[in-house]
Amino acid sequence: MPAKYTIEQVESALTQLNQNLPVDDQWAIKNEKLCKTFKFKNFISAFGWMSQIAICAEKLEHHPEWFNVYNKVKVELTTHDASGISELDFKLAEKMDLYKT
Ligand SMILES: C[C@H](O)[C@H](O)[C@H]1CNC2=NC(N)=NC(=O)C2=N1
Repeated sequence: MPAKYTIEQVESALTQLNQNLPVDDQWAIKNEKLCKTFKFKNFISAFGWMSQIAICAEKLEHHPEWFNVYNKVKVELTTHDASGISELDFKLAEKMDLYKT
C-alpha cells in the first residue's frame, strides 16, 4: 500500500513536477489533492486523452478523480488507500502531462 507523503515530500515532488511547466499550466495542492484543469480544443480531444490516461491508470492500479465538461477535464489526484497524496498521484500526474499534446 502506498505511503502518504509528508508536507515536505509533497512540496518537493510538486516543485519537480512543475519545474518545466509554464506558470499557467502548473499543478497545485487544493484540499489535500494534487489538482490541475486540462483544456483541449474540443470534446473528442479531451475524451481521447482521458482514454489514454485510463490505460495508464489501469497499469498503475491508480485511478484519477476527474470531471469532464466538453473540452475541459478537472483533475484532483489523491490516494484513497493512504488518505492523502502519495507517490502514485505524482506518477499519474506525470503521465497526464506527457500525454497532453
Ligand atoms: C486494489 C487496488 O489496487 C486499489 O484499490 C487501488 C485502486 N485505485 C486507486 N486509486 C486511487 N486514486 N487511490 C487508491 O487508493 C486506489 N487504490
